[in-house]
Amino acid sequence: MGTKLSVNINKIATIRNARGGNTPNLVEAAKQIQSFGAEGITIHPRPDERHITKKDVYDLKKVVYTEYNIEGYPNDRFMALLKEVKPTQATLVPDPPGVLTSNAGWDTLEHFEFLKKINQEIKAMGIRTSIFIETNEEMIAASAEIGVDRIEFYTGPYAAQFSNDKAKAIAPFTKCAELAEKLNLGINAGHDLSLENLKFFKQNIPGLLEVSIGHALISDALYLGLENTVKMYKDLLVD
Ligand SMILES: CC(=O)[C@@H](O)[C@H](O)COP(=O)(O)O
Ligand SMILES: NCC(=O)COP(=O)(O)O
Repeated sequence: MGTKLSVNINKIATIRNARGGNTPNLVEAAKQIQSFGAEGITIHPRPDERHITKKDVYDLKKVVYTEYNIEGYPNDRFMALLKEVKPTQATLVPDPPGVLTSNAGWDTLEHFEFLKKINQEIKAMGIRTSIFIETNEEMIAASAEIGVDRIEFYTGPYAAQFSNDKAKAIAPFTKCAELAEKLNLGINAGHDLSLENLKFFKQNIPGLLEVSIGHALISDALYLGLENTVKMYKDLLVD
């Protein structure tokens, strides 16, 4: 089974916003990234609009013909966006206000009732749901009871440990992936995945359906070119 590459384009919007104009053009970039073979586009419209703006969410809807994945904390603004835009997938992320980046997964036990209600609302919109979580068996079991379609493993800890001890870095993910599959949860993964650590992750998580990659991929594209970079990441995902 192939793993889909969803390119997170937050960083392209970050560069654009630095000058307040429309360079680089986010919509054109999304079109190109898809034409180079990416099977999805991911965005994370943060409340402070530091990168993806509300307008971007609608503009991208018109051109994303692959899987459109919108990540975010499910507040009223996020839910209203989902209702109008109807992406392929909504990924629920527990970011507190002002966080630099997403650096933790949900505590699905503590927020169980809230997540269950939100999940029902999003599924009623006809949108696939995914939840950003840590590699923790209790959190996975609770995610299954919440009723999400997929989990997204927060891979920051894997990436941080990869260069020191990759076997140790991957072990909890492999174990948790087995449990997720038993519970019929689809498996996505993301955060700090890169050309260096992606292949090993893929090789050790057989049921991996999708990775969303932004920071490293867009940085690599500065040196290697966007087309080449998308293809290099895709090559690491073949079975
Ligand atoms: C939810 C998640 O996995 C993050 O990786 C996130 O989308 C990155 O956000 P920033 O681009 O704002 O760091
Ligand atoms: N869900 C993870 C994501 O979209 C991208 O994370 P990163 O590659 O920017 O760290």
